[in-house]
Amino acid sequence: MTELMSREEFRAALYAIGERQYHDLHPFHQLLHGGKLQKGQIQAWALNRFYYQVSIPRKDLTIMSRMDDPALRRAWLQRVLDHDGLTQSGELDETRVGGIERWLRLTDGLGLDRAYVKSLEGILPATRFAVDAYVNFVRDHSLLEAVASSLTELFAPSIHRERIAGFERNYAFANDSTLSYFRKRLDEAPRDVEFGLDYVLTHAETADQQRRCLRALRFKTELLWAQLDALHHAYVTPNLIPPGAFVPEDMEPTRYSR
Ligand SMILES: O=C(O)c1cc(C(=O)O)c2c(n1)C(=O)C(=O)c1cc(C(=O)O)[nH]c1-2
Repeated sequence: MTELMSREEFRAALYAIGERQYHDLHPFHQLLHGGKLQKGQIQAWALNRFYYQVSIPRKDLTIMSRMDDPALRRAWLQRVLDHDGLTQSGELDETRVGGIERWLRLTDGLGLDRAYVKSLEGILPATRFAVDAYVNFVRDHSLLEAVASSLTELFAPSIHRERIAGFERNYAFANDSTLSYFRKRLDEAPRDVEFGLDYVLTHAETADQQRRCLRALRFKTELLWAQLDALHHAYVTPNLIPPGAFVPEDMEPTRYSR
């Protein structure tokens, strides 16, 4: 049996998971940020990642459906609004445009057809399974574990900064429109995660609860990692694109035979 950790020890244990296995370490991200990918490979990343984007509000609403406290629900609701936005377009107020629309501006800028992106037809099998696993996890585990699973956002601002700088330096498609998603998240994520971290540090009152929170955070890093493994396998090496998945214009479909 592990001992109950102090608040500070528990916080350090949560951070250690990100240090060891957050997806900023994944080779696919290093290629992406380092300017080493072709446009078609970046299209594949953005198209797959769109499924994560549209699923985050579903995940947060699933979490909210398990909250009894109106004050807690009110605080959590902001996350849904950040992604869904308060208006569909920027005509009224650009600051009210949500993350999903901002992500579509990125896929627009990469030359992808919006209807195709939104159809989710071209995503990799592993993307679908990994993202769905996140929504299912928060449904099937305790509220405390569900909140803990969101704490990868502790590490997200630094990867967003790295991405903004890497895109600006390396790719012609980088501009205010295609980068707006990441710039906005730099303001939103620290607020969310401060709340989530305080919640977890305060409500994990037993050694078992602390252990479950650490497991939840580890699970989340794994589902992020699995998405990049799948992208790397399909679009970098060995470049085996699963049947039915998006085929960039600059690549040949992989031929499978029985
Ligand atoms: O680009 C990234 O690497 C990255 C990672 C993560 C994350 O760690 O889950 C999120 C985001 N971005 C993000 O933009 C975002 O809105 C977000 C919400 C959540 C969550 O778990 O609720 N994670 C993330």
